[in-house]
Amino acid sequence: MDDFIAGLPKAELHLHIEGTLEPELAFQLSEKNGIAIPFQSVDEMRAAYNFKDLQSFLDLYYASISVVLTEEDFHDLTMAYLKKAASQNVRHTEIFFDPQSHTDRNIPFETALNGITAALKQAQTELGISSHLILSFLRHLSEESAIQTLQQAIPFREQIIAVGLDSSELGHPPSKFVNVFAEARRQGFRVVCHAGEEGPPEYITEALDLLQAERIDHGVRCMEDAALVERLIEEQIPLTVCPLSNIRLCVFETMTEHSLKRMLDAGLVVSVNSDDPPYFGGYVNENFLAVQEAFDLSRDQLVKLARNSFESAFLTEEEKQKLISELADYTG
Ligand SMILES: Nc1ncnc2[nH]cnc12
Ligand SMILES: [Zn+2]
Repeated sequence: MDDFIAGLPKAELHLHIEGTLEPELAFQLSEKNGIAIPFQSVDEMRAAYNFKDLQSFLDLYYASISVVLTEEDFHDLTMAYLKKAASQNVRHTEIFFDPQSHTDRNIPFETALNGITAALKQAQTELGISSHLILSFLRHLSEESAIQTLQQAIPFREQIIAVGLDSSELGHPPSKFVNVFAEARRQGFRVVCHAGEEGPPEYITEALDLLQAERIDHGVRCMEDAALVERLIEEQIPLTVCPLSNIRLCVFETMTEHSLKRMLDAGLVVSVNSDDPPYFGGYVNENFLAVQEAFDLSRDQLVKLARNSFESAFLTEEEKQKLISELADYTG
C-alpha cells in the first residue's frame, strides 16, 4: 500500500506555508538573519513538537516563523514544500499564507506574497505542480485588522484565489468576521474557513451561513450534528481533513477514533491533507498511510479520497477532469 499511496495522483488543499518550516531551514535562517531561536539543536526543536491542544502548537508556530524575513526566505520556504509535495505526486496544491503574522513584525505584505508566488511559478515550470494561494485571516485578531489585510491584498487580487480563516478557533467564531468576508466576496475572492477542528459544529454552520464558505477546513466535529452532516452531503461541501494534525493536537486520542472513515462512509466530500507537516510528523502521503493503516482502507477508498481532493479544488471543470482522468488511469 505504501507504493500505491506514493504514486497516487492527488491534490493538497489544506497546507499552511508558515507551517512547513523544517527545523533545518529554521536554523539556517536563524543564523543568516541573526534571529535567535530558543533551541540548541534541530533535534531539540523537533522534540518540542509535543502539543496538548491547538493553542500550544500555535504559540510555537508563530514564534518559529520569526526567522523568515526576506522575499528570498519566503521563496525558499515555499520551494522546499513544493519539491516535497511534487515528490509525493501532489499534482495541485492550494496553499494558505497568514499575512498578519508577517505584517505584524513589520514585513511588508508584498515581501511574503512575492516570495511565495515566485516559488509557485517556478514549481509550475520546473516540477509540473500547479498551485493557488489562499490568504488566511488570523481569527484571534480583530475584524478591523482583517479588513486592513484585505485592503493590502486588493492590488494582488489576481494572485490570490480565496480568503480563509485560521488560528485559535474557540472563542473566535466565524460570526466575528461577517463584514470582511462580505467585502472579500464582493472583490471576487472564493471563501474557505477553518471550522469544527476544536470548535463546535455550530461554527461550521456559521461558516456556511454567515461567511458563505464553499469549503470547510477540518470540519471533523460535524459528525456530532446529524442534520449538519446531511446538509454537508446535500450541498456537497468539501471538507479538508488533516488526520495527523488532529492526533497531534489531541482532537482525537488515536487514529482509530478519528472521524475520517465515518465521514467517508457517510458520503461527505473529504480529502486528506497535512496542515503543518513537520510539526505533525508527516506530509500528505504519511497522512494517507496513517489512515490507511488505522482503517484498513482499500485501494478504491484511497482513490476516492484522491478524487475528492481534485473535485474539491478551485480548478476549472476542464482542469479537474484532466487530473481525474490521470487518476482513473492509475493502477499503482
Ligand atoms: N490546524 C490549524 N488550525 C488553525 N490555525 C492554524 N494555523 C496553522 N495550522 C492551523
Ligand atoms: Zn489548518
